[in-house]
Amino acid sequence: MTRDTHALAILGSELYSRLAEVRVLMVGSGGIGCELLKNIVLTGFGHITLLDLDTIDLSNLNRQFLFRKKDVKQPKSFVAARTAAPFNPRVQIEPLHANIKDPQFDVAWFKTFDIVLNALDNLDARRHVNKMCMAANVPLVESGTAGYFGQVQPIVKDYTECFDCLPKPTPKTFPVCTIRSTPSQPIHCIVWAKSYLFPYDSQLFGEGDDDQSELDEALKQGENAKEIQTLRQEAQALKVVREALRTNQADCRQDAARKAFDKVFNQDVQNLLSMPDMWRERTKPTPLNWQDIVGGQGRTDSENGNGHVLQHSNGSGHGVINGNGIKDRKTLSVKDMLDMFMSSTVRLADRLSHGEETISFDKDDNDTLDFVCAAANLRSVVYNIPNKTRWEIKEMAGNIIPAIATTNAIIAGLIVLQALHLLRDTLPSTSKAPTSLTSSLPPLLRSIHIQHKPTIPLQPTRPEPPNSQCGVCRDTYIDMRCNVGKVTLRNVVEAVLERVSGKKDNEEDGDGESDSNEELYVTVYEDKRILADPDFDDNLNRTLEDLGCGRGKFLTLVDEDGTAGWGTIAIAIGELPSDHPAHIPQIVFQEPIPNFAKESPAPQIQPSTPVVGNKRPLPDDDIEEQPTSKRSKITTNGVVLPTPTQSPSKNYKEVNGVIFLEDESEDIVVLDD
Ligand SMILES: Nc1ncnc2c1ncn2[C@@H]1O[C@H](COP(=O)(O)OP(=O)(O)OP(=O)(O)O)[C@@H](O)[C@H]1O
Ligand SMILES: [Zn+2]
Repeated sequence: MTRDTHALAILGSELYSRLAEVRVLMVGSGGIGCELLKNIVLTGFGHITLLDLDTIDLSNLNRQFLFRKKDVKQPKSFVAARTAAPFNPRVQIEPLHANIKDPQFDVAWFKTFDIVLNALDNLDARRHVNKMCMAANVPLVESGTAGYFGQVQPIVKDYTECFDCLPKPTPKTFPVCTIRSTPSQPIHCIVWAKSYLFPYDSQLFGEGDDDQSELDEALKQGENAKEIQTLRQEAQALKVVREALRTNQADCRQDAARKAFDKVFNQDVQNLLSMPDMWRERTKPTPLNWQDIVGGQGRTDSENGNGHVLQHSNGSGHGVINGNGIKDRKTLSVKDMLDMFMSSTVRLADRLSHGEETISFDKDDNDTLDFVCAAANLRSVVYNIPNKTRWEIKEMAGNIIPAIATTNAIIAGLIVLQALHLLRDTLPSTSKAPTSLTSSLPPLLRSIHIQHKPTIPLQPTRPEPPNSQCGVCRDTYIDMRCNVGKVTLRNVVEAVLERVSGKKDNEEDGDGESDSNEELYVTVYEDKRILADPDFDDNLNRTLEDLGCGRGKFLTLVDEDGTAGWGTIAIAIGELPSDHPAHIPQIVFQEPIPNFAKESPAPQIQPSTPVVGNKRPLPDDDIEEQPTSKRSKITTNGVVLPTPTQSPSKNYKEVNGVIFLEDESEDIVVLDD
């Protein structure tokens, strides 16, 4: 029996031999990724590009079995490739330690693959890969797990729903005033410590600009004007403390930390108490007094009224109370919290003085976790809210859903199964590599969910056809290569319109020298920016580079009144080869150019398996920290979701000649109180 006896028997010799030629891109080499890489190497996939931006963390080792303790801090993709390559001597694995959103991974690059397999953990990267696969017309198998749940979704442009066809559940958000002045639950204090006090725009360890847009928004949303005014003053006063923390004199940092404590847990609370109206219906907060706590007269369990036993510890000076494995699970005394607050503040201030410009919260960074744990618990004491252990705070602040190795393994197996269905039906009889689908979906292709039903743990459903309103997969994609430093927006728009309408409107020669001032009746977007519309043509004669539209980005042309008949065109920007001759056109479209005849609806696909109830389950998502923009709302997990199926609205503001859409999803949303 040889190494490939089983694979050959299961796949058949034709599919098996072709797998050796298939070029697969795997994005993510974490929990699902390690399982998946092992599977595809053993199945016989021949050319694997494995991309991951991260390095190995100690906490990965329990389930990411391609890594060992000696590999900690090494790039995941390199180590995973090194470990898995010997599983099959015929495999070639190219590891890339990079972000999939980097500009070199443009549409041209995606087109070099026959299939893409996602093993990611965040919406932003998933949506990016989805869009690139739609633009490059490469089949994608999308996946995710969250605890015992998981799903696999095969995605084929024009045939199935894409990742963005269904809106994703919006993460929970809290009103600003609840977070900033009237918390009533531990999570409010944790969000405050993590999202406001620690980094939020300007506070203790963040960038320090004076962005008050969150408060402006809260005011617009009808939150209490007087409270907002107090919060503004509070933020101003915090700037002074912030400066003190940035001192270069190490011996002053203890003082600065104390100032921070007094300001946040005493003065600010006193200020709030001076507004009696606020406390008519609520329990008043109690300011914390440094001397009382240090002198052993800190508030005790009974005063805290939360039923927890607040013990005094000897204080480790490192925030984490010394002891054995249960150190993180211990309930902290007020003195412990104070010590942890002081020591973590000093440690973070040290880091600032050693060159870190800003520090952002990371659940695996002990300094930041200690700070958030101490600050959240001290605030809970002020507001008479039950405390949480460091362990609980790590879970809540890091939005950790425990990863279950078995779920990852099941999902990784199902990804391979769906990938094989896709590849089997797209194999041409002669050429080496598979082509894209031409007629219909493979009959066995399924989206699969793991569900909590012992009798039917796996729920397969036939992939749904695309949502006709989808702003991602219903666009028509054009792959354009140009020199972004030379070519103007007008050159591009004219060249595209010429191709679309099939006629030459003017003497545009594509050399970047067009001097036409003719009006163009289209709106051009780059992401959320409006670059031009029929009433705004200032940018048309600027180069793409000047407009920040480089390789890997998309220009979107919208036929606003719908009369031109081509809907929305997404132009993927790529680079001309370095040897591209100067005398031939500097804008090159990759063939085939899509057909611009009025779009025929996507082929109808009848669900062949019963759909339970009327609804298909929404894709699950591990919720994970995303960088939020300055204007973002506070959310429990920092994820802010635009709704992809909504066409862009025309509420905009202008900055430096470029118009930004006011994205409604970035408003502060009041969900509950
Ligand atoms: N934009 C991106 N480009 C490349 N790789 C990414 C990108 N976003 C996420 N990843 C990778 O996807 C993988 C997801 O794996 P997983 O969900 O197991 O996360 P993890 O970070 O290893 O674990 P945990 O979040 O539980 O600590 C991670 O290795 C992560 O680095
Ligand atoms: Zn879609």
